[in-house]
Amino acid sequence: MSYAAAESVAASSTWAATSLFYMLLVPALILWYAYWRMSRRHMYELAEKIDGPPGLPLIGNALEFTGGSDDIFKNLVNKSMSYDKQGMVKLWIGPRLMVFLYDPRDVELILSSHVLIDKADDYRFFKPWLGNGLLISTGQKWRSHRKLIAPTFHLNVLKSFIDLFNANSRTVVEKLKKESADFDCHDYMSECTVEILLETAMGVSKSTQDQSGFEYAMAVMKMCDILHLRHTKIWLRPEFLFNFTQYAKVQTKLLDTIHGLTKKVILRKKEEFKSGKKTTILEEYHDSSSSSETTVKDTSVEGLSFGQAAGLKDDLDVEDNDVGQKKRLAFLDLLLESSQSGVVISDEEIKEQVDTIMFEGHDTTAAGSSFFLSMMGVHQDIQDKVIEELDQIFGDSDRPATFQDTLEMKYLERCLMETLRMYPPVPIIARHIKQDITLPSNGKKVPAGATVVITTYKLHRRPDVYPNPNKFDPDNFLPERSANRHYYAFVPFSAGPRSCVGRKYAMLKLKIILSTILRNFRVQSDLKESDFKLQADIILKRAEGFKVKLQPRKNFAKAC
Ligand code: HEM
Repeated sequence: MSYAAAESVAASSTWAATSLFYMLLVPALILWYAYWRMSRRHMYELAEKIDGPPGLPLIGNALEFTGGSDDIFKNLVNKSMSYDKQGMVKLWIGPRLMVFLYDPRDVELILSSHVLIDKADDYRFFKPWLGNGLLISTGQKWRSHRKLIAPTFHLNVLKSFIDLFNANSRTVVEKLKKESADFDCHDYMSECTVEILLETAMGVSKSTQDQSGFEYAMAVMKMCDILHLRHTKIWLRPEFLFNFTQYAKVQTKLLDTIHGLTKKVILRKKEEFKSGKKTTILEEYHDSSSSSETTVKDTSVEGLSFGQAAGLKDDLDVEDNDVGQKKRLAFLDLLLESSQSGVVISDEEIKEQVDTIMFEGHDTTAAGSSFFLSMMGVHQDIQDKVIEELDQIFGDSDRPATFQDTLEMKYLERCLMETLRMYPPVPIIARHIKQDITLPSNGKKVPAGATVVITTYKLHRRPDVYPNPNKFDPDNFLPERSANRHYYAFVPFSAGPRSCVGRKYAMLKLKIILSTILRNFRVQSDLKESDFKLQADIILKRAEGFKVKLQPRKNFAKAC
């Protein structure tokens, strides 16, 4: 056979093999798809009974997530309105079924469960950052770490942080004095909350003079932008596609900054431990107790217990007597001490938990405080009342706030609750459901394999629970109004076994920062609430920035 003939035989046999491959591949794919659809038949049957906007073949409702994050937010809120009567709506994102719930009875079923504790697939994007920290982990690992960490945010520990809350609030007031025109208060709140976390939960004193606290806060903000894109843009979800994008490179750089700070914090703390310099909160608490009012035992304020309905209890509500001596350590002190025994928590796990607390503890409170200041700017009459209350508590003294003072800030607390109702910093909570669940509100079944999304933003604006729900009305949290409300109709900190571990820490810290600011400044705003562009980020924010103006209050020349 000639060379040309041999070549032609080889070419035709390659062609035949390729054709055979495709001839087999196509039916194989069809068979696989048919099998895959069959295996999900139960899910499709149950999903069929849940209402939702029509979607397109294969991609479902993915197009609802196009545009900027404020457009997406507005679009989803508007579209969901047609389903408000049912208190639930379904969306398909490609093959993924998402069921959004906002009836308090259904929210209770999910949040109070000790079984439905698995986080949704979307949280995996946090993994390179937070590893398997408390926010993401599940099962036995989550249970044992939660048990270890929750007592470090007990009220007794928190009271010992009050001096640091005050000192950092005064620092931010000093910094704010340079702002004479419109500015974005979120940057200040962000930096301040990072500094406070470092000094309190991490127990590292003024470590951020080198600007790493500010850089950290900015890196977190940019990381959240990337994570948000991955949640909403279907093509950025698979790792192999994401890794080809520019975002992956930016993420690596941001994580260097973020992990750089957490590693530095742990290293410093370890060095202190080695040199024998370890101060337990228990000692500090007793040292300072003579000058502060430690007799206050009742932790509920005006029918509410630090950010949730008074009738709800979680592992942060244990009595003082139940917290043993060892457990009265600050967060990082306790983790490092536990790791000395080598049994409870490894070095890698400590890093994951530090990253988790630094993220959860800072961006949420920065958003909450920025929304509060925005509300004060918009509602001058309400701000008048807050200032009046503060003047009654402090007179013209510039003394720091005490724990007792925070209990007396009843109107300020109502304003804070109302802010968290209308602008919950964590607007959704997503869980992966491994078993069918029947919803108490309407008897419908959500199939196993679905993602259930507690839509706090919509839950908090239900007209049957909050009359005139889009009006900022702090009196919504008067005891008589809260008394008959469903416990799960107000869950800015989630609730149940996976509630926010920093709930009491956040409320105490926010009261001190915000009261200190309002003792020094009056807040103004050129925008009305209807001008706000809300952004459906991981954390709820104003897309245009938290623009406010400050006017120094005449009576207070010195920062409180
Ligand atoms: C206004 C401030 C805050 C709000 C609105 C808030 C809200 C929430 C919400 C809604 C969750 C549940 C998230 C989910 O299941 O997806 C959560 C969890 C969590 N939060 Fe907060 N949070 C705040 C402040 C803090 C602070 C100050 C800390 C720590 C110092 C903290 C630490 C955590 C942790 C570790 C979790 C995970 C708990 C678990 O799964 O066991 N948070 N938070």
